[in-house]
Amino acid sequence: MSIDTLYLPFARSCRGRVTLPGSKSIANRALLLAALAHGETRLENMLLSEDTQRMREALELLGVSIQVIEEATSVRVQGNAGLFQKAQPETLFLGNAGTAMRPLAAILAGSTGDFTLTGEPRMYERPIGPQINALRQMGAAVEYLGDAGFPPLRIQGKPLTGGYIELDGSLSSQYVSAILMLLPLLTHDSELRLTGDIVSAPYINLTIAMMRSFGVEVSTQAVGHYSVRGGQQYQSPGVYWIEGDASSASYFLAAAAIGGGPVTVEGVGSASLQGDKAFAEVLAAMGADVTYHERSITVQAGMDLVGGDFDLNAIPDAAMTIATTVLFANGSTRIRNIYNWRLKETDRLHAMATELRKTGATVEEGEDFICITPPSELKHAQIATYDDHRMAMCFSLLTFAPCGVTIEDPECCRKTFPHYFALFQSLLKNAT
Ligand SMILES: O=C(O)C1=C[C@@H](OP(=O)(O)O)[C@@H](O)[C@H](O)C1
Ligand SMILES: C=C(OP(=O)(O)O)C(=O)O
Repeated sequence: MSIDTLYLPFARSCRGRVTLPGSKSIANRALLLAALAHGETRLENMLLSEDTQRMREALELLGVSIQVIEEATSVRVQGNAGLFQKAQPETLFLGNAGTAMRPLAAILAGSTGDFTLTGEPRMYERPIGPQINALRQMGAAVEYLGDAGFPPLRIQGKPLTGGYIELDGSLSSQYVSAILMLLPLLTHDSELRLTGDIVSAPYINLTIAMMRSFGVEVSTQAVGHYSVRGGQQYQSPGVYWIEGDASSASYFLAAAAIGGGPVTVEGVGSASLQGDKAFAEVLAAMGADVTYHERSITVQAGMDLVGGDFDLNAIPDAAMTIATTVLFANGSTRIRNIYNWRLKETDRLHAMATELRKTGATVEEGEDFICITPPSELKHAQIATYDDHRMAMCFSLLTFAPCGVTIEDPECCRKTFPHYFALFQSLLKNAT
């Protein structure tokens, strides 16, 4: 079997401006909320990638009209004015898109119809049990078609009333976002209490902020305790602008910190709803020169980068970029509180440790942390990417190593950023 690879030769420096593609997290929430809303919504700066394609196709099968307009940068969604009703059984293929599987599992449990939710093999290894337990507390009929606690799922959707629900929020915030998006559409008021240590918390705030933009209120009573009034309706905001993707921004900002910059990413800034905008603060703590504008961020090299001890639970996706950035920093770095890296596109803690070692780095892989000490000279490495877009994108920073880097299966970045490598390379100045 031949493996497609991309060789990135040594790059001396990088500089420029990047207009970011739309945020995957916001795009998939916006598609779903627009589909549930009253009225037509025009979503601007739409991300066209594998994960949003999975959500779009699923919504279309559910009867929603989604029209791509203006050279594919905007879509027009005709709202369904509430939960879905399907007379025929439907099978929805959701690939490996957590932002499609988790929210749709909740919304369809309260819709009317017989739904089967399938995906790629890796999706069947990503737990969803805590969310299904929460739905079952409301009387939802969800059956595991494979291993208990994992997709594929058969959902016999029916009207649910809501009420008091407990949900274990220690593995994924996506379960919380999914349940929150369902609750206002139920007949009764609900109270949602999270148990366990809450992970990836900014994504929950993102969900609540977006629900508000679509006319629905969630009250946060205390950390992990929400009240939601039943009988609410999502309303189209008319036009909704999808911010640039803050996780995608991390590769360009890190490249600036390592390769000199300045690099400006446009589409995400201090006003962003996305937790991953805090990635640049970590770069600043490492010595980079960071300027936040309302809708853009600029980074250039400041002092020599230094490693540190970082709890990056709040920014699990951008945190992977720190793991490769620190190969260019002085001293060791510990990234803590990242157990759920193991539950994503691949076991990212193990994959990251394995591939970092190929560069000559000394790496300790803990159950929920990784400790990285760069070598005195980085070696050329051929990086396996495990069908994980972020493995491919964050190892592209090794282009600043003396012998460059080879990335296997670079096209796996189509999950969230199909044109990543062309854009990344356009900022680089090579040695020759
Ligand atoms: O809600 C979201 O849009 C996301 C939440 C995070 O997942 P977890 O909550 O599982 O950490 C993140 O890793 C994922 O890429 C997108
Ligand atoms: C974890 C990720 O994706 P998903 O939405 O499938 O969880 C990711 O994009 O890094």
